[in-house]
Amino acid sequence: MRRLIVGNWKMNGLRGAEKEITRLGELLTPDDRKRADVVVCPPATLLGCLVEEAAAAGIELGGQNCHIRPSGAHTGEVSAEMLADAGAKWCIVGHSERRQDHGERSALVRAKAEAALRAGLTPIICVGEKPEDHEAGRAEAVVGSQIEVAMPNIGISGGRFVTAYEPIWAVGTGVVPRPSHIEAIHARIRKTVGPDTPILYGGSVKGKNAGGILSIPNVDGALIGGASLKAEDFHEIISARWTDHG
Ligand SMILES: O=C[C@H](O)COP(=O)(O)O
Repeated sequence: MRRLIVGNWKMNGLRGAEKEITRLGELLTPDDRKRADVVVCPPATLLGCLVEEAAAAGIELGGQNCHIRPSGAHTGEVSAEMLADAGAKWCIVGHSERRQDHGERSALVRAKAEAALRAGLTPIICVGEKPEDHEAGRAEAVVGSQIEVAMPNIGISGGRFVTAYEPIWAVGTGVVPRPSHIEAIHARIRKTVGPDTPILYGGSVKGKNAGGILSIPNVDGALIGGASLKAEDFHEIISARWTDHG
C-alpha cells in the first residue's frame, strides 16, 4: 500500500527554498513515486513561491494551519481559501505546537478541519498526548477523545481527511515510542476514523527509523518536521524500505 509522507517545515524557510523542492524532485525515483505520495507544508509566505517547483517535482503543497472563516477582520490570520488560492491542497490542523502555544482545543481543530474541507483542502488532523499523560498511562484515552471531538463532519465536501498521531514527548526530541505503543494508539484512532482514513505517525522520524515505523500496523505514512527541511534527509525517509501490513 502507498504511504503518505508529509513534510512540515514549521517556521523555517525563506525565498530560495525552491531549490530544496527541485532537489527533492531530482532525488525521487520512479519507484519512490510508486510507493509514496509526498506533500510539503512550508510557511504560508512560501506557498506561492514554491508552486511551480512543486508541480515540476510531482509534490503537493499544504498549509500548516488555517482560520475557521474564509475571510474577514482577523488580523494576522490565513484562511483555508487563501491557502488553496496560493496552491495548497492540504492543511495541517491541531498540531501540538498550536495546541500548546495558542491554546487550540479539539473543538476548534474540528472547525478548522471543516473550514479546510470547505475550501477543497484535505485536512491533516494532529492528535497526541502530553508527556504527563503518557507517564500516567492515559495516552490511549487522551488521543481517543481528541480524535472523537476533532473529526470533521463527513458530509462536508466528501469529508476526506487524514489523521496524524504525534506524541508531544516525541516531537523534536529524538525519542521515538516503542512500536507497540504506536501500534496501540493507531489501533485506537482506527476504531474512530474507520478503515479508509490514513493515519500518519509523527515525532522524530528520520531515515534510519522510518522503515521500521512505516511497517507498524495502521501506520499509513509519516509527518516529518526537522528531517523534512533538507531534500536529502527527507528523501532518505521517503525511500526507506517498509514491510506492507496489508
Ligand atoms: O509536524 C511534525 C512533527 O511535529 C514532528 O517533528 P519532528 O520530526 O521534528 O520530531
